[in-house]
Amino acid sequence: MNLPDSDTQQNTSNEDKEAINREQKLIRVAVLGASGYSGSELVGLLHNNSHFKVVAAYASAQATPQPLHAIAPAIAANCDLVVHPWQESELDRLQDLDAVFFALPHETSAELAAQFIARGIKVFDLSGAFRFQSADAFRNAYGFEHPHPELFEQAQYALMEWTQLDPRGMLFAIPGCYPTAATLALKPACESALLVPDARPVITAISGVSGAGRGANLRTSFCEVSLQAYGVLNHRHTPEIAKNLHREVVFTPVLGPYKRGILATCVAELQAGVTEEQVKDIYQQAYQHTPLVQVRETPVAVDHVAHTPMCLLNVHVKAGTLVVVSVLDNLLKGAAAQAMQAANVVFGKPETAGLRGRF
Ligand SMILES: NC(=O)C1=CN([C@@H]2O[C@H](COP(=O)(O)OP(=O)(O)OC[C@H]3O[C@@H](n4cnc5c(N)ncnc54)[C@H](OP(=O)(O)O)[C@@H]3O)[C@@H](O)[C@H]2O)C=CC1
Ligand SMILES: CC(=O)N[C@@H](CCC(=O)OP(=O)(O)O)C(=O)O
Repeated sequence: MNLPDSDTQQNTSNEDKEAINREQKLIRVAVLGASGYSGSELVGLLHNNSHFKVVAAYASAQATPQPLHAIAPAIAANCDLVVHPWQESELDRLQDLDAVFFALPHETSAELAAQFIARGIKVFDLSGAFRFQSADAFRNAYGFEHPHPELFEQAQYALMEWTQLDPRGMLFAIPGCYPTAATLALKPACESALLVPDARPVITAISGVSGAGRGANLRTSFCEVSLQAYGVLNHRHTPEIAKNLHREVVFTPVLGPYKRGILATCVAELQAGVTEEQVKDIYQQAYQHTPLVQVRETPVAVDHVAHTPMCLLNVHVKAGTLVVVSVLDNLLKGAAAQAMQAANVVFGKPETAGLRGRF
């Protein structure tokens, strides 16, 4: 809507004034990477969140301008917002933003964050650029030198069920999709000392192909995908999961022949004498007040969470072994919905604003 200037404001009706007030209170955001899988989901969530207003959305510099409903009709059938090619000169146009979301390649997020922060704009980054606190750990996981390691100190890791975010912060690192599934599954056991001290949890996680992003390549083309482990013993999410759980893990990702969702099977050795009842009590307590994470008594499946912001857990104990099966949508709780959850909390809005109706 167009805001009337101050001269004409005296003549506006109470209704108009209320509308102007509402508009002025909206949190003004931009999304970079809006033509990608997680970015388009995020614009869809923001568009349906009455506290936020997406003032600009961008694809890469090579893109041609297109409305979001043409890029992602299933998500944004009613969204006329035009996605423009990103140029650095846009930064000058975006002065009055409250926040920016990056759904970008790690390298691009790593480069761009400092420029927004310097302008007083909060950054919510869905990439892996700010999930580690040391340049060595980052290089080992991502294979390149971070251009702005000085920002690590201020980056807050936004695994929402386990982190108290400081809303005064400027940089929020949204966890990876596999690390979210695995950490939510194992954190209650690790935090409560249920596991043997040297337990090394084994996580095998199957992901749909959207986890690899929208760019076409041979590995993810329809006829090439069957069911295949990859990155065995060296996937970049292994150190992120280990950091979250404060212990080494064995993590094996598997690419599956479906579009979206992760099913992670997480196995760990329990301390002698720990009972099934104790374990289940601890999981119920850990997630009794978490609207987007629920512990279920019945089997959980990817179809139960696809297109929702939920993570569902199913806990089993037998003969000293813990098995937790965890499912989530890699593009939602594994990316866009978790970013929405974090932004809601940082701006003092209800945690699930914009996410309701999708679970
Ligand atoms: N897919 C997933 O399940 C998850 C992804 N992530 C992370 O989120 C980020 C985005 O992932 P995803 O949505 O899958 O990626 P996509 O490949 O689907 O989309 C990438 C987006 O970034 C844009 N882009 C690429 N290069 C540049 C550049 N140099 N400058 C500006 N824009 C650029 C693309 O524009 P264009 O369309 O013009 O190329 C596109 O909009 C990645 O860091 C990924 O690791 C995190 C958790 C889960
Ligand atoms: C199926 C598939 O290829 N998945 C991606 C994970 C995507 C993701 O979550 O990326 P970040 O968390 O690092 O941002 C991969 O294994 O590289």
